[in-house]
Amino acid sequence: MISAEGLRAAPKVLLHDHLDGGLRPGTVVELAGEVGHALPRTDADELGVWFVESADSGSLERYLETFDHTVGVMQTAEAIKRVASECVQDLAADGVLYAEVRYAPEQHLNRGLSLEQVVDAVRDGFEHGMAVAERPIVARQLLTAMRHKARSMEIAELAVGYRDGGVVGFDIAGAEAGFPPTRHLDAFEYLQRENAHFTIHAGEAFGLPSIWQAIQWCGADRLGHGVRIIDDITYDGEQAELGRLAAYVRDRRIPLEMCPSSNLQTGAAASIAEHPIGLLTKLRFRVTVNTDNRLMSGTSMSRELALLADAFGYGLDDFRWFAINAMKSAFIPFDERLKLIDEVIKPWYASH
Ligand SMILES: O=c1[nH]cnc2c1ncn2[C@H]1C[C@H](O)[C@@H](CO)O1
Ligand SMILES: [Zn+2]
Repeated sequence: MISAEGLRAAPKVLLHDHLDGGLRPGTVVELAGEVGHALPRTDADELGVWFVESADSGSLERYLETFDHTVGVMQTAEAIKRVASECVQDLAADGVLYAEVRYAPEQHLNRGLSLEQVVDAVRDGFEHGMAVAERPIVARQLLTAMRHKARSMEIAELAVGYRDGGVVGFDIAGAEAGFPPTRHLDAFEYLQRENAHFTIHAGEAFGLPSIWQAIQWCGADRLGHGVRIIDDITYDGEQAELGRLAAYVRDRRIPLEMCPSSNLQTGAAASIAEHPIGLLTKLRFRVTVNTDNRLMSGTSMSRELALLADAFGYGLDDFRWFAINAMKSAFIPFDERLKLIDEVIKPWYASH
């Protein structure tokens, strides 16, 4: 069994991490004090526990309510920059060499920032974080639009406008039931015409129709979660039979951004051992492992891998496969992906 230290040292690639879901509890306390935001707990350790316990609700809707206290303190350029820099430093310290971090710019306008100022603040924070991090890391932004709101086209345009300024893609997030991806079809069609990349949160709180829409109507490059693809697979312990949608996802190598701990909290899976990632990995779907919200799940990339190692007996060969899967699925240009695979990931795993 690989040690916690060994897991931290292993190069990891993270495609699905929310900026507003990964703050340090101490930073939430300090920023809340500065702006007079009322928190449920004022001690950093207690607040950290509060986030995990409150997010442990079994419902995506209630899980999402905890973000009021992170988004609430990320309303100035300085605060956003600090959070973004700390995010990159924390990921680097955990051995993440490449990260795509997402957030919804439209949620950070309460104190007068423009959408552009929000993206600039995150960019400044990422640049600072990359410069001071204890290990080399490349961090890029994904811009999220909230699926229950109506700003997706504007956010898609923002993502295209910043494609040479640190933004590598687009996403939609928020409550899934009642807000299908096709509600934002114009934004996705626009992105396709612009040769831009996007992922869609789908198949987390809602099942196959959401995944089918995300891929076949909207043209998603990747699936955020996608766990419910398991509903299109029958498995008797030996033989697996894939329905047409599951077969399509596997044949086309559509990356699944799986977030095991987050899924336990929202009720999308009952335990890590029963999480569909086990079967999907065995069936060689393009599985990637992600954190989703490090604060709400009290987790990190190394911890997610440790949980999988415990449940499924995974070791370095599997972690290498996850890292390469994720790096191949990243939204940066092919030559940059290849460089990180050939110069960082493969050499490290070959020598360990
Ligand atoms: O797992 C998730 N599913 C759907 N929406 C989510 C998830 N995690 C975070 N969000 C929402 C809450 C955040 O405020 C927003 C942008 O990061 O995305
Ligand atoms: Zn998410």
